[in-house]
Amino acid sequence: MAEQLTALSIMQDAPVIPVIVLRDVNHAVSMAKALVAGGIRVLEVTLRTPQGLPCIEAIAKAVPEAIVGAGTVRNAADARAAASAGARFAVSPGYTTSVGDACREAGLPLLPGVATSSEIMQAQQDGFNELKFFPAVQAGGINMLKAWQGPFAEVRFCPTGGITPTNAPEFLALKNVVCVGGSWLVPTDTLERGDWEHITLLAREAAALARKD
Ligand SMILES: O=C(O)C(=O)C[C@H](O)[C@H](O)COP(=O)(O)O
Repeated sequence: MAEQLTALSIMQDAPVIPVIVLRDVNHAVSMAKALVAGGIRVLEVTLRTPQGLPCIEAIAKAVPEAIVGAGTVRNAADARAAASAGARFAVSPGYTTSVGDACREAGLPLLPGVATSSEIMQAQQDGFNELKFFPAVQAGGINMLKAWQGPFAEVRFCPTGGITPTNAPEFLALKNVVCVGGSWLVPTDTLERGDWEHITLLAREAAALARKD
């Protein structure tokens, strides 16, 4: 039986969730295997490209050791399509009750995106306490997360947007940060070259990033 996932267990799996943009279905399986080989098995494949859904489907079938989810889930239809393609979780850039309801109905743990206190309150009202802070660096970064520790002490974040291997440790050291998200693990030119070893190396470095005790 597939393991029971929650938004928190997805966030706790590795220090970094790779945000992946795929334009060629033929890249999907080798890319997923390369990340898994480097110790990163929770993979967020965005629905930004039309190939996103078929790539999720290919990875779900061929790489069972990966936990593949859908990113850029912006409405209920995206959530349903992601679940049908075999996604195990969903990530949204923002939050609406309709996306929250659709993910719940489809059985998909959701990491909803927020960038303001009002959005946190709306997500919490609908039962979500594990949130993506997007776009993290652009919307206030470390200082914003520290400010939220007061009023929203129970909320745990995955900051995404502008995170790099250099600034990731500073985010991961915050008590309300469980993991970070970032696109640097799967660079477009590396994908196009088919340089899977480079992706494994980037994954290994990301998997080794320290989290707080
Ligand atoms: O497509 C989505 O659903 C998003 O929410 C956007 C991504 O999370 C960020 O674009 C990643 O940011 P970078 O690591 O700075 O490239």
